[in-house]
Formats: sequence, C-alpha cells, structure tokens
Amino acid sequence: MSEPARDTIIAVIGGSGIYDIEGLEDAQWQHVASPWGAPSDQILTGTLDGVKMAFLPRHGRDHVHAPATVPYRANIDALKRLGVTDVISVSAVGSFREHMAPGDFVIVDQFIDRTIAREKSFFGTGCVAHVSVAHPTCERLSDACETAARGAGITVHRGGTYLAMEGPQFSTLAESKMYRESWGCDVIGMTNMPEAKLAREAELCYASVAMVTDYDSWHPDHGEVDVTAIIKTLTGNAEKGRTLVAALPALLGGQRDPCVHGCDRALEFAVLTAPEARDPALMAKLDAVAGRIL
Ligand SMILES: CSC[C@H]1O[C@H](OP(=O)(O)O)[C@H](O)[C@@H]1O
Ligand SMILES: Nc1ncnc2[nH]cnc12
Repeated sequence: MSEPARDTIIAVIGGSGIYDIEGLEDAQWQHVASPWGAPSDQILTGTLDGVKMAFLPRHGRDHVHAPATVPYRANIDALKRLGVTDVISVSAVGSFREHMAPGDFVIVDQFIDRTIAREKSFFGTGCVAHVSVAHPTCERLSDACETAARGAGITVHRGGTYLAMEGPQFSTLAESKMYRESWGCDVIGMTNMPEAKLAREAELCYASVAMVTDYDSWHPDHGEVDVTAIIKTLTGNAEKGRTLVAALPALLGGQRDPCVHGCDRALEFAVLTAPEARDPALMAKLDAVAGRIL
C-alpha cells in the first residue's frame, strides 16, 4: 500500500550573514528542546503562502557558534521534532572555479568531508546504523531550489562538489590548490558536514544552496580570503537569497508524497543492532530521529 501524502514543513538553515527570514505569517521564535543538547538558537516558525516554514540560524542570531561547535545533532533533531520534512541549507562558500564567481549560487550535490572534530552520527554503541550518503542531497528539493534561483534572476550553477573543511582558519594556498586541481572540488565551506549526513540519518530531504563569496586563496588575481569582504558580498546578495526562499513554498506545495529518491526512508534497513541488545538510553534519545523505524 502506498504511503499517504503529508504536510510539507520546509526548514531553512541560514548560514553566515543570514540570521532571519522575512514575511512569515504567525511568525514566532520558539525554544525547541532536544536530548542532543541546545540547538544553535530558537527556531523561527510560521507560514509562507500557506506552507509551514521553520528557520534556524546555524551560528545563532549573534553568530556565537564556530563551524566546529555548531550543535549539528541538536539542530537536526530539533527540526525533526517540529515535523520538518525538507531542509534547505543556505551557506557562504569560497569558489575553486573561475566561472563560479562571487554572487553566483551553486546547488551543491556532492561533498568531501575533511572535518575531523565533530559528532557525525546520532547512532553509536547501543544502536549501530549505517545509512548511504552516496547521493547526499535530495534531487527533488535541489530542483526546487534551482527553479527558485532562476526565477529570482540569480546566476545559478546546478551541481558541484563542496569541500567541508574543519576551519576556523581558511585554507593554505597548498590546500586550496590541492582541493581544486587534484580533488576536483568546486566550492569550499566549513559547515555542510556533518549537517547533510545527520539530515540523511534523520530521514530529512536536504539541499544545499551555496552562495559564492570569494575565490578562496588559489586564484592568482585575488588576494587572501578576507572575512570582511565575504560579509560584504553576502550582504550585497542577501536579497537574492530572500527571493529564493520566498519562492520555495509555492514550488514545493503544502502536501508532499514520499520522496521519490527515498531520503525519508533512509533508515529502513540501516540499523544492525539486535532489538534486545539496544541501549534504552540511546533509544530514548533517538525517538524523533528514528522513531519511525525503532
Ligand atoms: C563568514 S566566512 C566563514 C564561514 O562562513 C561559512 O558559514 P556558513 O556555511 O554557515 O554560511 C563557512 O562555512 C564558514 O563557517
Ligand atoms: N574561502 C572559504 N573557505 C571556507 N569557508 C568559506 N566560507 C566562505 N568562503 C570560504
């Protein structure tokens, strides 16, 4: 028997320079408690064009969380607890490609995860699970982001590999050249991992909209990466991002069928630990993320 359609709830995780979204009806900042710790901030909820929306500033409204200390698990768990179905990450990135210029948007579809000091899974001792992240972003959701971007007149590149670095320092020249020339990466940032992996474990569709703010350090005609210039580019392009987000409810609709790519069933065959051997304390923490299958 086919699964019934359910309410769409779109979450936007706003990155550096994006601390709010406008135009929500019944907007309110809500505290959402999570067994995985405190999320980055309260979550703004409301409706846009009749579709439920949630907004979470990844670094907090006052930008208090560094890339390595963003509470990624609490954030994804809190969104899941709110009933979110679709997560759109909006991030600042450096570019490794001449044609992906500052101000352009890239709908990322692959990642290389070079982060080293972050909690990357909801699972572990007492409940072991392995999900596939071969295709870490949702094509259906990425399609909507691309359409929204094109409709907003944004120069958008569909597909690209995002190098997730630990930071908080920017890359050395040698690293930048290696990521670009040997590893074939297109953009670089510090936050989409483990966020995308955790979204998959939580059976949420995830798309990554990356706004190019700089050319990292490889480009011979551009100087070192400078955070002031990054924020200036971000601020100058914030309106584009807002227009993109505002178009999403109409494109995604208020009801959704099961994801054709299976993002919302990622845990179906993922848990290996025998039911009788599962740790009750961990099982309790997994109530939102994995409640559907546990
Ligand atoms: C402000 S420059 C570096 C900072 O910006 C990006 O954050 P986000 O992905 O949340 O937009 C990048 O990953 C770094 O964390
Ligand atoms: N060059 C860069 N490296 C890492 N994160 C970034 N965020 C924006 N620009 C970046």
